[in-house]
Amino acid sequence: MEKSAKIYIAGHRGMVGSAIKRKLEKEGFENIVVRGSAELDLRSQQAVADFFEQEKPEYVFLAAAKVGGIVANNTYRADFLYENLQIQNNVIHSSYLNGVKKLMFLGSSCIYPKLAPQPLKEDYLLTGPLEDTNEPYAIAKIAGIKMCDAYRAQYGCNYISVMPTNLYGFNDNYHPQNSHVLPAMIRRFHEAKEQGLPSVTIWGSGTPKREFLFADDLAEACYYLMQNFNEPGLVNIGTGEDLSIKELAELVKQTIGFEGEILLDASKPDGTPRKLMDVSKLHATGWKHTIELPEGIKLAYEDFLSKQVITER
Ligand SMILES: NC(=O)C1=CN([C@@H]2O[C@H](COP(=O)(O)OP(=O)(O)OC[C@H]3O[C@@H](n4cnc5c(N)ncnc54)[C@H](OP(=O)(O)O)[C@@H]3O)[C@@H](O)[C@H]2O)C=CC1
Ligand SMILES: C[C@H]1O[C@H](OP(=O)(O)OP(=O)(O)OC[C@H]2O[C@@H](n3cnc4c(=O)[nH]c(N)nc43)[C@H](O)[C@@H]2O)[C@@H](O)[C@@H](O)C1=O
Repeated sequence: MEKSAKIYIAGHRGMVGSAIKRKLEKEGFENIVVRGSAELDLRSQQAVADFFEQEKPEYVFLAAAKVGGIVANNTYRADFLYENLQIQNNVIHSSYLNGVKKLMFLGSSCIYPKLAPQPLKEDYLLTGPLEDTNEPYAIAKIAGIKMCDAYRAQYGCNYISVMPTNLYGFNDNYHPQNSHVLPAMIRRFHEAKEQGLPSVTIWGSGTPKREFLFADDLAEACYYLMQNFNEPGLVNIGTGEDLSIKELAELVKQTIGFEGEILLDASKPDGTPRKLMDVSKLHATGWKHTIELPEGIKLAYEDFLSKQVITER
């Protein structure tokens, strides 16, 4: 990407999109095009077609999606499937019609079969049944990967797909029900400390294992792969290390300085037991993460504390 290239970041107000924008600005890119969902609803085929026709971006980071944690995915099943298909279909097809040179599609580690061997290699895609709580979202994400590959095969488009592991960082969603586990814990432990509560309740059994990557590390990886990766299929983005949800809760509790007990709410779903990314393909391209989990949680908590209003999406 030349420094003067016109780059569209779809979803620039979100956690990932805003991190990609920060990275591109730091690298000196000046011709970045953005639109919030209030100005450009990516579910609208016509609005997206008009936008691409008018702006003619050269590069696209597709980081707009309907996103949420395990309960949001499981509750708004129709919305997660329909809206994500709409957004990605519209952006990918309009990119093709308007000669976009390269597009990056962001998927998720939930595309892999629920009980796939660990760590998850890229070629485990479509080898078994999906985790039920996020099947609609995963189906949309798998369709996005296949769209990129089909447009490459039929039309020669250089569209690439990256699969980030669970993310956290600046500008995360702190909605009490709809967020992912890390922001949910940051908020809950913080509020319990402020209110002097005796305990904090976390969801599920505490035994599932998850891997976490700081969103600014993800943005570094996306930037790196946008320059260096030009293949069909997918590439995992993660750290290659995981921990149990109970261990995560202990880490967040310690970072925040909460001194009460941790209780479990077994009525909430556990989701997939484990989804550790195999990052050997990513490492072979020459990229590795730099922000370890304890440091990242501190940074995310500082960001949470700095906000006047808690972000809820
Ligand atoms: N967070 C995570 O743990 C993970 C995220 N990912 C992927 O990374 C990408 C970004 O996620 P993340 O940043 O966390 O999500 P956020 O919820 O923080 O941001 C999503 C963004 O998408 C935009 N958006 C949603 N619907 C529309 C719409 N109809 N029209 C236009 N824009 C829309 C929102 O725009 P606006 O703010 O203007 O409303 C928002 O900026 C997604 O593809 C997600 O699947 C992958 C793995 C893990
Ligand atoms: C990124 C990924 O995110 C989603 O999958 P998930 O990994 O299961 O995401 P999660 O962060 O919501 O939960 C992780 C684990 O943590 C436990 N847990 C404890 N306490 C809270 C809690 O308070 N909130 C939440 N959300 N989870 C909690 C929870 O029970 C689960 O065992 C996908 O739907 C899909 O969107 C996707 O791709």
